[in-house]
Amino acid sequence: MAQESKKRRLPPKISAMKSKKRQRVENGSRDQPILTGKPGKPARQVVRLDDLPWKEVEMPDRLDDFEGFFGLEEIDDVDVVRGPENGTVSYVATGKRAGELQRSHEQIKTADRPSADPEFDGGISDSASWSGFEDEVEENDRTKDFARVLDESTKSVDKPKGKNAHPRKEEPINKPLAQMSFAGLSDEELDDDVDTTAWQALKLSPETLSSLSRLKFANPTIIQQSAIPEILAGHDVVGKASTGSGKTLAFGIPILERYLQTKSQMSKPHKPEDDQKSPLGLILSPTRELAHQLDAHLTALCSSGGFEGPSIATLTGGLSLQKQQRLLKDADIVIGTPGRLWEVMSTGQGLIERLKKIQFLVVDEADRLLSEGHFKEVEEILNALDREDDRADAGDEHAEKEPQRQRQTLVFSATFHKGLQQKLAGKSSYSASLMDSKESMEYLLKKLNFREDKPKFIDVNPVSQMASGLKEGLVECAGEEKDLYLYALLLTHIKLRTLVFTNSIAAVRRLTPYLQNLNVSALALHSQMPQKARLRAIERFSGRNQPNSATTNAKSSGTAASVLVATDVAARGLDIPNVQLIIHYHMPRAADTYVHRSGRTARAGLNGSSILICAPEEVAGVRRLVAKVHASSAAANGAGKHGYFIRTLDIDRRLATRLKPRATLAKKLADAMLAKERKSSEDDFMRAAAEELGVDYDSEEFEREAIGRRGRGNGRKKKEKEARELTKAEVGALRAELRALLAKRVNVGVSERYLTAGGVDVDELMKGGTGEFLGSVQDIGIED
Ligand SMILES: Nc1ncnc2c1ncn2[C@@H]1O[C@H](COP(=O)(O)OP(=O)(O)OP(=O)(O)O)[C@@H](O)[C@H]1O
Repeated sequence: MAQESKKRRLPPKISAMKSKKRQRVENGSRDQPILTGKPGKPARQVVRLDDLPWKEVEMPDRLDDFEGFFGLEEIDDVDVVRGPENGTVSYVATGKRAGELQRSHEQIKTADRPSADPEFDGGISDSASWSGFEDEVEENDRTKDFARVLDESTKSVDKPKGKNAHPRKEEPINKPLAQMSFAGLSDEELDDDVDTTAWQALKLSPETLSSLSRLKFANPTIIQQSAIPEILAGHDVVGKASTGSGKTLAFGIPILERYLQTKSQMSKPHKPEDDQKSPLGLILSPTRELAHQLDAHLTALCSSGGFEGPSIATLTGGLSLQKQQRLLKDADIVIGTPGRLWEVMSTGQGLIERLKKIQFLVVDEADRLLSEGHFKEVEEILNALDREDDRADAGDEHAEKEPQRQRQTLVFSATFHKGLQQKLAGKSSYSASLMDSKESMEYLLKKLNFREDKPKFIDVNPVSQMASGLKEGLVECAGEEKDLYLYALLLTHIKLRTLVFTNSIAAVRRLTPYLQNLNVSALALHSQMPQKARLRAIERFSGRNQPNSATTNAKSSGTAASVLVATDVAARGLDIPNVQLIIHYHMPRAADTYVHRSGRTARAGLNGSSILICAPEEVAGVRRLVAKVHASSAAANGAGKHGYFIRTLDIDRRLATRLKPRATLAKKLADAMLAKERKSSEDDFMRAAAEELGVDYDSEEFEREAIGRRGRGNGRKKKEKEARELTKAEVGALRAELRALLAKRVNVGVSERYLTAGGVDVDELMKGGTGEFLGSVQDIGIED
């Protein structure tokens, strides 16, 4: 075998993964015997694999996913020798290699080891072979990794509100973030003011300082520290900072400052009848929820300092247009989603003219706002704001020329892709061809019409978009078992406030009743819900305005829902207090979606976890996506060309197997309910259509025909029909069966550490005492 190259698998960051066992093996074989070769044959020496100068083997750039496989290394002049009795192996250097090793060995010996080497007995005493051993390292590491993720995410559980914050030591600036956030506003904690000396350098007014003090924001965050002075100095600003880092106040405080300044300069107080007043600022938001949250955050800032703050009007779809128009009359700050804002602007009432005089245009979550869906309306709005007076355009000499535009443009997000970033920073020019294509983002950026040629570009964390308190991992399971693993994950994290992201409204509609059937207090959020229900869902999930009964089905829990199942409508900007876990039930479609979804936890200096549930065929793509998100920070941390590697977390498969019967029943019941609902709305629609046509509608006949027609989706239709046709008695029986299962203790058979980390009281569980045992939150979702 001599002269042949040996190859070994290189697990990621192998040095960091060494278990005690491996170190023992290595230490035990530190001083390896030297075999004198037979006369005329080269010397041979038993060696430790890690002592050898392995050479890395070139790998193709793209390799399909092999868990933990990052590369190959090879070595020459080493023999593998199998022991004669127990089959253990040892590695023996031969030829040139043995000579080299002998020389270095002798050097070491003379330097620090006076004792003689033991005689070689033909085998290594420890039976751990390389390959078997490596598996063990991998397993141990995975389990540890999962436990660590769980530990981190549960650290803040069960602590009194406001004190569950664990800012990391290395970031003192985040300490106050953790102590107080807008989350605390609903509390009665506003009575103790805090020292705001740390804000002094920003030269804010006493009113703003008093407000910050009452909000207990003792220190500005880094983005606030950097952006506020630039905005106060009148610059256009493009601000990038990770999720949950306080970007709202980075633009909110300067707007408040300008408002206070203008107010104090006004010789006469504003008269209510002066309804032609122009708003000071316009803030564009991509989602309705974020718009309402911006309103809440700014209102809190402007109303906590004991002064009369600006009035804020929020224009979003789904709520009364008339009411919003009324509020507009007196508004100092207008917040809006593009659709509703444009609807109001374009219906006259002089809003366009008033908005032309704004001093601040804020584009929050700019990349989203300027790219997806909203394109047309945002363009209309920007066009309208910059349009010269029509009569002036028509050459009317008497028409009043527009005063020179004074507004500052402020653009914020946690994610800007590189090209956009450079363009926003004024470092690269807008290409003419792209400018011609009206669909391009560049076109819209130009439309933002910055006041300055080069807006101030502030990137407070150029190497990472992710919050630093975030831990990430993935759980791999068969595609059809995602529901089961979702339940298992939620159950083992029962005390964590968890946001589950899906890619479709249909999945939200299906998963919510499924989880409720399993006694998990789950709420839904998607864009087809009525707006009031959307806002209510967020409030209830946030623990605000807790109703007497928690969810429609959760009759007796009386606690806030711990799980929100949502589409990406919840991915951007939402600042829900103490969300500790994000679960990606469906893979995010783009890297920035992953950043924003995951950014709903680990906000304001806290810790949190983000877990992707992946089918095996999704793993490779997900790894690439996550590695892309971490690319620059991985490079900065010297992770080398392999970059960031998201670890697979091992969830105990025995637990999943034991939960399967109840999960299957819960799914069946949820499917039956949805199928019946769908049927009744389809029936209503068909009946109305048949009535209009003056024909009879027989749903049974219609269905037989549909199933009779061959084609895709027939299996699904058949299943749906079966689900729909479950009788009331059958549903009742299934419910009873499920209830019986939920009342039973699950024979966990998993490690105590695992469950403890997941927040389940294992002692109670084992004793069968008074505490809750797995899955037995009374009555939720189960009806007789
Ligand atoms: N100076 C401060 N001190 C303490 N807490 C703060 C401070 N500024 C903001 N916060 C808190 O930090 C939390 C996150 O702020 P914000 O919602 O503005 O983050 P963001 O950067 O806009 O996040 P995203 O990118 O997800 O939209 C809020 O709950 C807010 O209460």
